[in-house]
Amino acid sequence: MLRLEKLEIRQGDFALAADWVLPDGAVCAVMGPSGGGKSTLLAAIAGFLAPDAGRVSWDGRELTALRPAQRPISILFQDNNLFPHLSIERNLALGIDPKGRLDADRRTRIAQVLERVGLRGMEARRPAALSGGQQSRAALARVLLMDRPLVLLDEPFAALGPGLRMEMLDLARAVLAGEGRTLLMVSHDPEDAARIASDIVLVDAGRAEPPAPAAPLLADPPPALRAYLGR
Ligand SMILES: Nc1ncnc2c1ncn2[C@@H]1O[C@H](COP(=O)(O)OP(=O)(O)OP(=O)(O)O)[C@@H](O)[C@H]1O
Repeated sequence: MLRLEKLEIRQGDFALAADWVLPDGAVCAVMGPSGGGKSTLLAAIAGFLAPDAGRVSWDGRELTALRPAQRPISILFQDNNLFPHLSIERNLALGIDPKGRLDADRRTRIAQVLERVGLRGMEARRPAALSGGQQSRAALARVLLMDRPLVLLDEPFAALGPGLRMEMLDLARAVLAGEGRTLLMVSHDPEDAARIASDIVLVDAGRAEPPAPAAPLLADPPPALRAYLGR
């Protein structure tokens, strides 16, 4: 369970506060106006940004002072972070081992994960030899291999076009949430949230609101969300 306790983050004259709990296994969309603080919230949870006050914890263990790599968290960004000079197999090995070392057992695990994301047999390719959608699948495969319980998604599929984006969202939910991981996903598109989110965190006016069930919130949005949705 992710707990944000009286969290306060300031950047210049921008300030964001959050005080809530996200239950295990939730698929939670983070929504709100541009500049509202969605990426800032994720950066504080991931440990890229130190909060000015409050605490971040996971299953009762405080994370606030831990470096990003020490947290039980993996992150999927839009630019995938695949190393262009390394094969897909090496890129994925970095999800298992910081030096990307390979042995027979790791090769087998990588092949199995590639199969699950629809990239069977693509171990030897460089990222440039994959389509944009396939690169997203490879990045998703690396997150699977990292095996961390909380996955943060900062619009990883935004550049893909609507059909492919929906396909990737479905795949991400199936392979990540399907294994009991908790997902926190920045989303600009209510369709994305309606498709896969169980909950929504609304980030607006300096506050990240507690997660609320997605379906009723999207059916009858409060004013801040209504403006954001263009209704
Ligand atoms: N390094 C910084 N110094 C000062 N202010 C910053 C810094 N980084 C971001 N901000 C401000 O913090 C606020 C929140 O930015 P953030 O990127 O989290 O918003 P967002 O909701 O993710 O926006 P978008 O939907 O446009 O991506 C913005 O007003 C931004 O200008």
